[in-house]
Amino acid sequence: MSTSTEMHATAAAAPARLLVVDDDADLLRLLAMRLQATGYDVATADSVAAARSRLGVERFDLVVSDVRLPDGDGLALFEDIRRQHPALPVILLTAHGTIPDAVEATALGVAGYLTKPFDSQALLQGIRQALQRAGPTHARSGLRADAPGSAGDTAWRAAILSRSSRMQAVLDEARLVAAADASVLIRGDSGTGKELLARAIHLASPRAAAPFVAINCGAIPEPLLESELFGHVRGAFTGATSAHQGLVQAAHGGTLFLDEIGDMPPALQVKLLRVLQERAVRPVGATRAQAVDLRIVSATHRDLDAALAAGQFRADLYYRIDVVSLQLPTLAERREDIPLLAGHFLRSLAHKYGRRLTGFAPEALEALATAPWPGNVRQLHNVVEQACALATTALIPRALVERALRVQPAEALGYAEAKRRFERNYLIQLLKLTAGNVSDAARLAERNRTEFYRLLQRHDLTPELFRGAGPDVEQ
Ligand SMILES: Nc1ncnc2c1ncn2[C@@H]1O[C@H](COP(=O)(O)OP(=O)(O)OP(=O)(O)O)[C@@H](O)[C@H]1O
Repeated sequence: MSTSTEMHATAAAAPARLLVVDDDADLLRLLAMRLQATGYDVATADSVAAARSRLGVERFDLVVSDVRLPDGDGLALFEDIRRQHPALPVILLTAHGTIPDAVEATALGVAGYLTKPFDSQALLQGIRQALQRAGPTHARSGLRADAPGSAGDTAWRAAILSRSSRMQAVLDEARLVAAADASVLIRGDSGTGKELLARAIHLASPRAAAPFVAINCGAIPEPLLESELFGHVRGAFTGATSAHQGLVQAAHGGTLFLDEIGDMPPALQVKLLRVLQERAVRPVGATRAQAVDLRIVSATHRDLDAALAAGQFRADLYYRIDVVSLQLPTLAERREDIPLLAGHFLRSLAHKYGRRLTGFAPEALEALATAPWPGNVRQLHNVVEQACALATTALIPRALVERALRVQPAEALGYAEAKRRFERNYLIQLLKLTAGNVSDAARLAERNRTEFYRLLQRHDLTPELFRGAGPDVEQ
């Protein structure tokens, strides 16, 4: 039996407070006694309703709940907890067969689950581990994990400015999942800070000293994506004059960030799944696979559930990458962050451009605070940048902010059109670089000449046009 001294990291100030929920009165009493004997401070509830009312007014460090309760489902209670206390760990007790396997439970974000009848040592160990993972966030002293003076540090999330409680909840969750090695899927609209959060998770993880490698799956043309991701060996295809290390291998030991995973072509989804299952990667043209050890963080602004239902995204890959999912709120859902972010962008842009800008006029700030922000934080940055560029006074007036707000955020293109534009632009850059020499351009693109000609044809590009001075081709 565990002693109170080894109980958990947060015990120095006061014992951790647990809520135990079960409708079996005898089991509940027994559990409470055992946990109290171990040194925990225990409260009990015999129904979902009783648990909800206690959670509404009291602060707990961990919840242990039966899945089957007389007035509802322990999973529904868990969903409530996830919404209202996202960083509060929950351990579920299930009758045999209620949850088919551990994957489903952990996919939901449950800290642990035990199948009844369970061994009390297993429960104590599960509680200890979940509290350790939660860190001091739930210490009864009330210190947040990253409050000044607490044991937690904020360096990992220093780039993410926010005073919103919704963002704080996401950051609390991010910190917890960072410690585990589970795959994380970050959902959120464009410009909400998904990449920033992915980097923060990497920095808060035990992999922080190893590389963080980011790839935008939607921005690389399909023919290039495979060799970008997995690399190729010399001679893998015509033009592959040297071996090329893939981004998966470059992330070895660290974190691979797959941005816009929803845009990954189906053929590559299968290959990525294989890498995740086998923890090994086979470069294009190679006969043998190389072992890789990495953590996957993915992001999407698309509704992956809809893509799944439409058969555009593989379910097996989806379950692998979405072990824990984090949802970033839009900027409109956290307006309290607008003045903070606008001030920060203003200071850094003023510094960058060597301008003396002291702030926003109150009406300008009001215009910022009430704008709709479809492009989220990225749009806010652009608006502040434009206002800074045009400012003639130290205090930015409302008119300048309104003018910048009238400029539409970047056109929202469909994937196919965005890809077409990228590909065409990429080919033009290559042809400019090589002054229209197709062999050289194909080599740079790591394609053979025939393939490269086919790409040029698809985009109506004639290499001759680039020989000599290099034209201004309309992009
Ligand atoms: N909370 C924040 N504090 C400071 N800067 C932020 C914050 N959130 C986002 N940004 C800045 O806004 C810009 C967009 O952020 P980021 O690229 O992480 O968003 P994203 O959700 O990954 O966008 P996309 O979906 O378009 O890839 C970046 O310049 C980032 O530094």
